[in-house]
Amino acid sequence: MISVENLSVSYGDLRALADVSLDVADGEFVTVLGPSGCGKTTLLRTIGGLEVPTTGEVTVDGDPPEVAQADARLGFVFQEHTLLPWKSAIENVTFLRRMAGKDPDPEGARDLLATTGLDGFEDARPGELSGGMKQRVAIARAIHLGADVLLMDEPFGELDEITRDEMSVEILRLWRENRKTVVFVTHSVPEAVFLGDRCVVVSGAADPADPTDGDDAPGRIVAEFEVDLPRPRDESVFGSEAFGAQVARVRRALHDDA
Ligand SMILES: Nc1ncnc2c1ncn2[C@@H]1O[C@H](COP(=O)(O)OP(=O)(O)OP(=O)(O)O)[C@@H](O)[C@H]1O
Repeated sequence: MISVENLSVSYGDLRALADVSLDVADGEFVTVLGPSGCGKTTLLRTIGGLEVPTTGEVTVDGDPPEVAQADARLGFVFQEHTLLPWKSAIENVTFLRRMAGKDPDPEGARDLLATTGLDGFEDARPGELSGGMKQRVAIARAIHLGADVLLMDEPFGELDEITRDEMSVEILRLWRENRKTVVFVTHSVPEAVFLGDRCVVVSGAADPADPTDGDDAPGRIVAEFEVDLPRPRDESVFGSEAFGAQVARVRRALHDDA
């Protein structure tokens, strides 16, 4: 389980996050939604041990995130694919696992590439792959690492809308098959609703109860929604009335707190 308790993070004088508390259960898919600059990446990076809390505490299964990261229990997928350009797709997938000192599992890596639609592209270098294919490699790499927790920061942010929808369906399938805990940051309301069991809304709007808040108010969690859509979810959900209603509900919360 991921536990974030009364977390505040500042960069010098800039308060990026204030008093954020969030629990993510094992196997849960939580989406973090909010406008640009409200602190979503900071929250994800702090859960991943890449930023240090100014106050408050983050634990992953009771351990500090740095410990979980050192044990390869955390997998990251960022907006930029961060693949090694000189290595092939299969080498990129196996590289982190080897670096983490885990048993090599080349068959598992090949299977993962095949299930992410990259059969036949094992030996291609990132420069020979489309944006969506590169993100598929990055996702396969995080799963192959064997991490229990996937921290995803707008992984589909640079993809066209059609590829984005396809990737959303695919990530849900991989999540179902691999039983991961996922924290997924996005700007997109439909994406947050389609993917999440729960959607957490972060806002950087000034809190009237906090006299220290000005234009540069820190990010806070202002709303949380259980997403009431049955699983498994596939492309057919996008056109459903229930999906439209959930998206409208989250949009209202975002605009009320903008
Ligand atoms: N390393 C850093 N040093 C200084 N300020 C930073 C640093 N990283 C982020 N910030 C600032 O902290 C605030 C929150 O940034 P963060 O990237 O977490 O927001 P975000 O919601 O993820 O934004 P976006 O959606 O645009 O990626 C912003 O004001 C940003 O400029």
